Amino acid sequence: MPSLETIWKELQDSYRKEMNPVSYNTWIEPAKPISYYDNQLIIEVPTTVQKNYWEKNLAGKILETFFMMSGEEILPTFVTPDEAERYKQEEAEPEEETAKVPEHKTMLNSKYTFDTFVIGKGNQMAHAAALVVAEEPASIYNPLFFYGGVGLGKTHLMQAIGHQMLVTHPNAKIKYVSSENFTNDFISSIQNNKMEEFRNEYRTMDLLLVDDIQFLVNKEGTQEEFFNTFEELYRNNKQIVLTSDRLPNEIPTLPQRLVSRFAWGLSVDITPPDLETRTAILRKKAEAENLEIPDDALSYIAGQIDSNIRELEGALVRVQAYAAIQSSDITTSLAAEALKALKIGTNLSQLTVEQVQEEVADYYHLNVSDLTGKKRTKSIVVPRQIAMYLCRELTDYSLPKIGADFGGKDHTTVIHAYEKVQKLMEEDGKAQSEIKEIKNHLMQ
Ligand SMILES: Nc1ncnc2c1ncn2[C@@H]1O[C@H](COP(=O)(O)OP(=O)(O)OP(=O)(O)O)[C@@H](O)[C@H]1O
Repeated sequence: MPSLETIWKELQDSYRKEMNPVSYNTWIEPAKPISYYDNQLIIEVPTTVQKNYWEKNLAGKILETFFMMSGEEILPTFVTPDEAERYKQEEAEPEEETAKVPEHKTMLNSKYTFDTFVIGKGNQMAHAAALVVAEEPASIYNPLFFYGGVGLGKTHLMQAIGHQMLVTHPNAKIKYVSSENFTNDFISSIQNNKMEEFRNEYRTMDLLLVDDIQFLVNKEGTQEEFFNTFEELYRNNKQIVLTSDRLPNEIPTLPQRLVSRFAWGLSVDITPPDLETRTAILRKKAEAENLEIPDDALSYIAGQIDSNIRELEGALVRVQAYAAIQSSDITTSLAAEALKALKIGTNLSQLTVEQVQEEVADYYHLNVSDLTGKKRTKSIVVPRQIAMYLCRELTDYSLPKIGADFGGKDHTTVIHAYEKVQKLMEEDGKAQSEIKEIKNHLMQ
């Protein structure tokens, strides 16, 4: 694998090409990778504003660049200088076996606690269930399953259970993992002959939090391993919490026996917050960052984005950055000004994978099921790759989500398709103009 320095330089170079010098110097230049361990890359940035910006806008590219240059999938974590101290100290300390899992090993994000979670109509039931589980793990709702749309607080709430449990049971073994990382851990344990360590780790948890279970693919028997992990934990009266964007029986890639296991517990949905809750969420974020924002400006921002809270936070970061650049206070009119540019993009970010698939299928006289299916004939493969390419270009969905919506394909397939189409466009003028035409249709 190339050195971290080489990969980071490549990443900087590619951002430098894409951004104007002011943006580059504001956001990219100050970021420094400070440690890389266990596929977790820690990147130090000077302030919370930069941290939020990287998390929201730039993390995906790090993932891709790393993957392309090293074949490794990483988890980038952005930290401010204060938070970085902790990682540096932990690195400096000699490794020793202790009963208590150090907090970052649990992979819990320190921000995702019950204290920072705002309760509203769309999440109150989920919140109540989470509290019960945190107080009395493995007694009533096991597994606890949260489902709902993107960016509505499922991860936050599941991690809040972890934090709370550490308060009441300080020695509890807790692990948060995305289903993708579970898969990666499992595969690398096979490759490195470390199955026993893998099982010792996962099957001895008191609380296992598995995020985005819809992406649990069956690579090298991962689903079998997950099933056995689940059985073992459940049998030993350990708590399991899961999340997904939909109900278990609606996840096409999930085997029936897992679906029926999940039905043993409680499934609760989280629905989009109303305006009042969105405003309260923004207020809480502003307070946490010591930002002075009048109520009318907060409810103006909350009024602009009505479903995804991650986007709502992004809007606040944008307003904050805009005010800093203008050296002015945050007011409603400044917020409107700052979000104007964002609005141009909303049409694009509102495009769905299905819309792109329909447009591409229509253009090449195919059915959407051809694009999401497995047929390998050229007349289908190329349009399928073009559709994946356009989803990556025109929507805000993550690579795993795009892959999943193409009949449960892996995110590496999407990266591969993206690269193929880029090359095709360079080499084939006809293909290039076809793709442009489809793009124009979609953007109208
Ligand atoms: N009720 C809430 N109160 C405060 N912050 C919230 C709330 N709901 C969501 N957030 C914030 O919104 C952001 C997105 O939430 P989170 O990552 O938990 O969503 P998710 O449902 O897991 O999304 P995905 O489907 O993409 O995994 C996080 O920063 C989280 O802290």
